[in-house]
Amino acid sequence: MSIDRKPIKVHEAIEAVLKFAKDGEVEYIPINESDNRFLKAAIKADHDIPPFDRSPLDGFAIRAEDTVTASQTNPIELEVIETVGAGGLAKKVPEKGQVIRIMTGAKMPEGTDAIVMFELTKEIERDGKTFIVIKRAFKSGNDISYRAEETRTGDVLVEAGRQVEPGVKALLATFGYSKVPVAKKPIVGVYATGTELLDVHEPLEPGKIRNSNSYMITSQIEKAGATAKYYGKLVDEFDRCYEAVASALEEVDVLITTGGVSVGDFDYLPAIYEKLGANVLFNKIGMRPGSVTTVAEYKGKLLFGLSGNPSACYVGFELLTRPWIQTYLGSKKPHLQLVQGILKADFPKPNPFVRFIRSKVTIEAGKIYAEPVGLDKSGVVTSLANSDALVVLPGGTRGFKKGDEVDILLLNGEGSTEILKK
Ligand SMILES: Nc1nc2c(c(=O)[nH]1)N[C@H]1C(S)=C(S)[C@@H](COP(=O)(O)OP(=O)(O)OC[C@H]3O[C@@H](n4cnc5c(N)ncnc54)[C@H](O)[C@@H]3O)O[C@H]1N2
Ligand code: MOO
Ligand SMILES: [Mg+2]
Repeated sequence: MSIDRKPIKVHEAIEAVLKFAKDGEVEYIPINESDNRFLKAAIKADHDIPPFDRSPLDGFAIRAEDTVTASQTNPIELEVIETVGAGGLAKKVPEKGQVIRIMTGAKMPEGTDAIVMFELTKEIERDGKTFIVIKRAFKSGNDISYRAEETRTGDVLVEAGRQVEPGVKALLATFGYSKVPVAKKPIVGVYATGTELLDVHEPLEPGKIRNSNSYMITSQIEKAGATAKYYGKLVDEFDRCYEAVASALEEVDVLITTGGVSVGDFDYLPAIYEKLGANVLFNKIGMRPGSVTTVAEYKGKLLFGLSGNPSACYVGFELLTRPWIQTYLGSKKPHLQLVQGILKADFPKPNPFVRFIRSKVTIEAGKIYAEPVGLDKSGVVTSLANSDALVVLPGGTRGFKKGDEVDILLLNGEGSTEILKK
């Protein structure tokens, strides 16, 4: 096996991966299970909102023409003939001088054309009847919330590809989506390779470490919207690893392995791809961490050979696997959001490759700042817990100084349509 690998640019790697993008199928799920899922169809209004003219206040539905002569010096009295609450319908039709007591959200009673809130009236009782006193005139239409003033039948309110969040869910309920059309989640298999790996419950032993990648990656998979299928860890033995990879591939949409992808004696992934007859899209990317990230394709399915080094593994997933998953789900914004901000610390290390520095973002006086966290090595695991962004430092530069303006990829929140062009 050749250890000379030709690095490609980050965006070339992302584009190569997305050549194998798939569009997931639709499934219908109960609305209560739809949080964070991706809509497979637009939400279109099948009725007006509001669906009828209604009162936006607690007060009285009146005939505006009855109040024409009302003033401070000439108060008028109107008889209250019925009370209607939200969900109810008035049974009577007011005649001249009559009003209906009405609550917020109730349908405008027939024969009325204005609302007067309680606070602008005084109630009096006379001869066993209730009247309101009004001291000013009201125009027809006063304080009515009209049918369709918010949304008309046929309006597209949310595009396909959007993720269900509380506001979207409110619309799903408004339009009667008891079942929601969402993208089926792709199944992403995970194998962690490495003879040195211990399970989470095992005590440390000399020369060994606990397997953190598979927990981190399954969590990243779920966060990206897919279903993680964790197959366990593999010792570095070629035959065992080959069989495991070949058989897992049958059951998943995508297979991630962590570790064993570099040029070491026990890094078997390159040989596994070869034996499988998989098409290796690339085996080196001009970036740090994650330069060894390898992606291969076998019968239309992608194998992501992520680095064993935790930070490299994390970054490889976010830049390459996440967009594939989000594209499958129909997201129009599958890439990490890129913003510009100010570097909060010197970063003197020059590097031929573009560097993704684990960082913490803050907003101060309306400006975005990014502060690198922890040791900047690809084997580092601790900095990941405190990062919410990756500062992007282009390759071939002399290093960066505190106060420099830099590109920052955000790890949380809405994504972007744009591929990072580095
Ligand atoms: N001669 C060269 N050596 C290396 C190169 C190179 O270009 N030439 N690249 C280095 C870079 S860069 C990286 S990144 C690593 C990648 O190594 P592998 O992907 O082959 O991963 P492993 O060798 O299996 O492990 C690397 C490192 O990560 C630890 N590890 C592995 N799995 C896990 C896990 N599940 N949880 C936590 N930590 C894990 C492992 O113990 C090693 O320390 O190669 C460099 N070498
Ligand atoms: O692939 Mo390695 O993480 O570049 O450091
Ligand atoms: Mg290795």
